[in-house]
Amino acid sequence: MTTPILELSGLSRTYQSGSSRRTVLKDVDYSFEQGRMYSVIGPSGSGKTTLLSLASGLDSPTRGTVRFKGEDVAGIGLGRYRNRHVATVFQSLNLLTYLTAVQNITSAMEITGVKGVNRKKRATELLGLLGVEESDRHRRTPELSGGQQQRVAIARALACEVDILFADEPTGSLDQDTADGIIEVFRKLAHDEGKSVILVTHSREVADASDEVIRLKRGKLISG
Ligand SMILES: Nc1ncnc2c1ncn2[C@@H]1O[C@H](COP(=O)(O)OP(=O)(O)OP(=O)(O)O)[C@@H](O)[C@H]1O
Repeated sequence: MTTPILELSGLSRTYQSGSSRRTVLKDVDYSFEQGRMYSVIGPSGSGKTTLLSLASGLDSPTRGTVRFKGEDVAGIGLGRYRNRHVATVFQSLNLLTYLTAVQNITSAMEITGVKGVNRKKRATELLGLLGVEESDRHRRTPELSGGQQQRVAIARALACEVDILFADEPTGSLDQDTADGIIEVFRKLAHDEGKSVILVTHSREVADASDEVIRLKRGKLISG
């Protein structure tokens, strides 16, 4: 059997606020394979974003482990894991406001260590693929609409040539045509390029387009 690209074992996260403790993710076990697209679904507050934050190395579990290609990400180092192996599109898009759309992408490629490509050309191609107009590509990101910023964040994630792409509600602020196009890009990324694509979504369409659906309820995995 091949080693999963990502393996969650007994993953739990408890938040402490004053004297009260709340466990919002409870003992989650799951293995993600290469070349597949996954949707994490469940009611609001069920722990989807928490799961994504732990799996992408933005946060550390209270208990349990996240293994990337068999290695505990705590051992790899969360910063190194995030920079080298995964790309994330979260609701706070974390675009650099003093850079243009193209520069946001080229600087991320530089940090991730993407080599052997013309970064500016690649950034421009991806923005085109995601429907960001030529005239908008050289504007600083605060001057772009929410939907345009989301596309820039997705283009940046695609440019980084990592093994796993995580996205939290990636089609949330997009019109239907753009959303459909982005789902197709994600599916190709998984099926044609062998990446693992892991999405949190409330969208039925996104879930239906996925290879696997992971369902959470009150912090527990109830199917998957
Ligand atoms: N930093 C934090 N401190 C305390 N509680 C938190 C923190 N982050 C999340 N929570 C709580 O953890 C629970 C799960 O939150 P999470 O954001 O993972 O849910 P979700 O399923 O992604 O919800 P939604 O669909 O509304 O985005 C919620 O009750 C939330 O209030």
